[in-house]
Amino acid sequence: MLIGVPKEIKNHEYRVGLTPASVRELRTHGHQILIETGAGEGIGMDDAAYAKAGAEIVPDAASVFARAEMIVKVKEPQPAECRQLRPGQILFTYLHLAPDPEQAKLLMQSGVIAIAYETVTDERGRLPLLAPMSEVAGRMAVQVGAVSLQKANGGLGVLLAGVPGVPPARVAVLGGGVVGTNAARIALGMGADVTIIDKSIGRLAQLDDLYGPHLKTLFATAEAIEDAVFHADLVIGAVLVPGASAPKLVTRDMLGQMRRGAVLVDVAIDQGGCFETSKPTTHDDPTYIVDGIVHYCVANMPGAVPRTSTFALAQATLPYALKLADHGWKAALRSDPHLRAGLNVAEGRIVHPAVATALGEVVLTADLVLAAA
Ligand SMILES: NC(=O)C1=CN([C@@H]2O[C@H](COP(=O)(O)OP(=O)(O)OC[C@H]3O[C@@H](n4cnc5c(N)ncnc54)[C@H](O)[C@@H]3O)[C@@H](O)[C@H]2O)C=CC1
Ligand SMILES: CC(=O)C(=O)O
Ligand SMILES: [Mg+2]
Repeated sequence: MLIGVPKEIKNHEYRVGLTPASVRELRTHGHQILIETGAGEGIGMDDAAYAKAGAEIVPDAASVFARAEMIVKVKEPQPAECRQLRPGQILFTYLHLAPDPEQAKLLMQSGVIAIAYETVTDERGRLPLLAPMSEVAGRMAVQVGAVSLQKANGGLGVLLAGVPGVPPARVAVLGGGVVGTNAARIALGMGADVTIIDKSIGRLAQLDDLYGPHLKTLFATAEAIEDAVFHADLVIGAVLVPGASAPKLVTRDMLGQMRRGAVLVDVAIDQGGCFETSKPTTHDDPTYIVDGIVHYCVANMPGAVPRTSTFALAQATLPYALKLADHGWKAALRSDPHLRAGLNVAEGRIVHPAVATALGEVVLTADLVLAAA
């Protein structure tokens, strides 16, 4: 198969869809790879490294989109990219369609077969292609939260760790999945007073086993959330219902009962955000203040640490990219229900049930798509 990788164009997005090592593996399987010139610059991989691995370097994104049978990316296609997609072409990348009807419309119009990293599942119900970036974003959430808490950045002016005689900051983490667990781990490591909240008792029990008495766990009732948020210096939003818009757990009214200068880091912003007052921001201008509360809502947090993130993402996506390239999308999705769960758009329709519900579209099931294909 002819596989193409354009350079990412989202604000401060330096990750790239394939590493030279992935290119080499795909070449070993007999596939051809097109890389847009400079696509790997942000991770310190120049054109020569890709060429050495067996890729053909092409001068622009248009050449990639025009020629490739499968496009492998990192972030959701921007409008200019969507317009270059064509019927039957495979798009393998993050999409986060639930809060993004404009992108959904363009993908449906294009006729592309869009497989979203974030809804591919595994046999234990986890999200193996979201997990590596959730690990990064969860760990980063604490460091960006710590910086946002500094007075000059609009924050309360507290140090997460405190010092002898002065208590540490209180951190509330909403959602105890991959982002939440990684955030809690780093916040605990920095000496903060950490509470994690989830609606799954089983997940809270695992977290209790992992971190023992250092971590406070709370079952997610409205009362527990209010209590934790009102007393927190830093709140990290990390809930997810796969494919769906994030539930709004912190309303604008609740901000009035928080401490002025407290910080909200909404990692769930790529699914619309779990704070009512969240709106997507960029690495250029990551924070804004509502009712005295600092909001950090960057939708591509791992893009800031592209060397770590690209290698972590590429090692997770490679087996699936190989499967799609080796067998074609129809056979690959027929034989693997977990990869099939990644199918979001096909035949001009939304295929994932939770995504369709969020967008108010009528779902066309993956089984129907494959039966007709
Ligand atoms: N902004 C960014 O750059 C990035 C954002 N993300 C996003 O972070 C979010 C979290 O991802 P993961 O941790 O991987 O998901 P996950 O599926 O591992 O964890 C989500 C957790 O939320 C819990 N949950 C769901 N609804 C809840 C509710 N109403 N109350 C309490 N808990 C609830 C679930 O039980 C689960 O434990 C996703 O939206 C993901 O796309 C991930 C990576 C980067
Ligand atoms: C998951 C996601 O949105 C990201 O890594 O940018
Ligand atoms: Mg987005």
